[in-house]
Amino acid sequence: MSMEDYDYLFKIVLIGNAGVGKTCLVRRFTQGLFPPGQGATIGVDFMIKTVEIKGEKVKLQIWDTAGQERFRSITQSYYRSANALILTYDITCEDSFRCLPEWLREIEQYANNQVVTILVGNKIDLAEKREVLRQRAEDFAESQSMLYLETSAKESDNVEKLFLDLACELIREAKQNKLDNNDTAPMLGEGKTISYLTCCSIN
Ligand SMILES: Nc1nc2c(ncn2[C@@H]2O[C@H](COP(=O)(O)OP(=O)(O)OP(=O)(O)O)[C@@H](O)[C@H]2O)c(=O)[nH]1
Repeated sequence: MSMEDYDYLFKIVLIGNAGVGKTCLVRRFTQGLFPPGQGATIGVDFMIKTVEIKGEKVKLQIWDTAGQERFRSITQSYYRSANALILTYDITCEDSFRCLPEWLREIEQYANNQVVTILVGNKIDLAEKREVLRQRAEDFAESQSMLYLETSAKESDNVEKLFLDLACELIREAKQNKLDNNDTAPMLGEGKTISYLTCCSIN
């Protein structure tokens, strides 16, 4: 793989119930748009955006999965190689919050154990329709060792921050893993143990 045009490559996968705003978050970040009449995602969609963080080029491969149950077997196959998961719910929809434990079981089952997961409460522009209190979501995220952020794809609140914070966290972990791997490599008597998270930065 050519490393000429970026320093890091990370794969980010968005998951969560249908209609919570996954596609809108991705479009807002990659294209700066809030498209009207966004149809339900069929299977999986894919977008790329390269950002610069502290002078380093970070290429983000963003996979937007369908929330509908009938696509579950397709979307599950995208978890394994994800560096980060954005688990999204809709703050105006209690049901989308109540389904989170189910999504966490999916993550447990299909994602790799180094994956960084961030919980996102979307649609904060609809404050008057809020059904899930921020504190409750924060407590839940903390209990599951997840980061937490509230966003509005519509108003562009925290969308940039969501992806950039994730990229920073992934860089931090990649650097840490690289250090760890360098430490352990001589003891193994073979080449570096390259975890998925660091592979793109070591090559
Ligand atoms: N008010 C408001 N509406 C939003 C926001 N984000 C998404 N929506 C609306 O919510 C609906 C669903 O958005 P999508 O982005 O298609 O949701 P999704 O999670 O990708 O849905 P699936 O593809 O079926 O999994 C659309 O009508 C959007 O216009 C937001 O931040 N604020």
